[in-house]
Amino acid sequence: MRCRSPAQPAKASGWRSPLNEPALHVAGLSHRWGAKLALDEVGFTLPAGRFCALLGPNGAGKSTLMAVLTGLIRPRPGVVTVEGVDMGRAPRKALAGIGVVFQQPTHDLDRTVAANLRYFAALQGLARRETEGRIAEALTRLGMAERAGEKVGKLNGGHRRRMEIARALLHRPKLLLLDEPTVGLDAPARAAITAHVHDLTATGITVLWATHLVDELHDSDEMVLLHRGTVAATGAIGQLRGEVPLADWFLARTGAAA
Ligand SMILES: Nc1ncnc2c1ncn2[C@@H]1O[C@H](COP(=O)(O)OP(=O)(O)OP(=O)(O)O)[C@@H](O)[C@H]1O
Repeated sequence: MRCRSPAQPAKASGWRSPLNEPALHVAGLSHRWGAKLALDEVGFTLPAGRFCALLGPNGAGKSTLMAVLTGLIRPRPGVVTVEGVDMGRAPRKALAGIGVVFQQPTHDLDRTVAANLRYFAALQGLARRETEGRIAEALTRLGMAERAGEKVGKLNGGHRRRMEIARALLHRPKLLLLDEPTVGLDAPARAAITAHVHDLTATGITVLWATHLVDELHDSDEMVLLHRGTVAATGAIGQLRGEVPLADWFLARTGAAA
C-alpha cells in the first residue's frame, strides 16, 4: 500500500522525494462547516511522482479537503505538509510547490490561450524573459502548443480545461491538485485529460485528482477513499479492488454508484 494512513510509520517508507520528504502528508485534519463535520481526523501520505485519486461520493468532503490543501481553509486541527513544508506555519512556501485546478473554470474568454497564461505567469511572479518558454513548455505538456494563439472562447470545453491545467504548471509545481476537473466534459475530452495528467507523473509531478468517476482511474494509481469525512481506504487501486470491478468495490464501501 502506497498512500499510507498516519498509523503506518513514515520512517519505513521508500516513497520519498529527492528531498526525502513525501509529496504531501496530512495528519489529524478535521473541519466543521457549522454543525457539519466535513473532515474527521483525515490522514494520508502521498509518495512523490504518483497519480493519486481522491475518490469519494458526493458530500464525502473532497472539496473541503481541497480547500485546506490550497490554503483557503487553515488546517486546524491538523497538519498538512508539502515536501516537508508545514502549510500552517509556512503557507506561502508550501503553496509555492502546489499547482491547482479548481472545479469551477476561470479564464478570460476574449483573450488568447497564451494571453491567459501570461497573466497567470505575472501573478506567479515569473520573470518576463522566462514567461514565453514556460508557456510553451506547459502547453506542450498538455498537447495544446498549437492552440496558443487561439481565443479561449473559441475552444471546446476539453481544450479550455487543458489550458487551465497547463496554467497550473507554469511555476513548475511538484504537486498538482485537481478538483473534479472533468465535470461537464464529454467522454473523449475526459479520456484525453486523464491521459495527459497521468503522463505528467513521468516527470516527477505528484497528482491528487478528486473524483467520483472510477473510469478515470488505473489499477496502478494510488487512491485515498474519502467517505463521510473520513479516510475509508488508502493504497494502490489494483491491490485494493483485487478481482472486483472498481465501481462495485466503491459501491460496497460507500453505498454510492460511481
Ligand atoms: N461552505 C459550506 N457550508 C456549509 N456546509 C458545507 C460547505 N461546503 C461543504 N459543506 C458540507 O460539507 C460536506 C462535505 O462537502 P464537500 O463539498 O467537501 O464534499 P464533496 O466530496 O466535494 O462533494 P461533491 O462531490 O458533491 O462536490 C457536505 O455535507 C456539504 O454539504
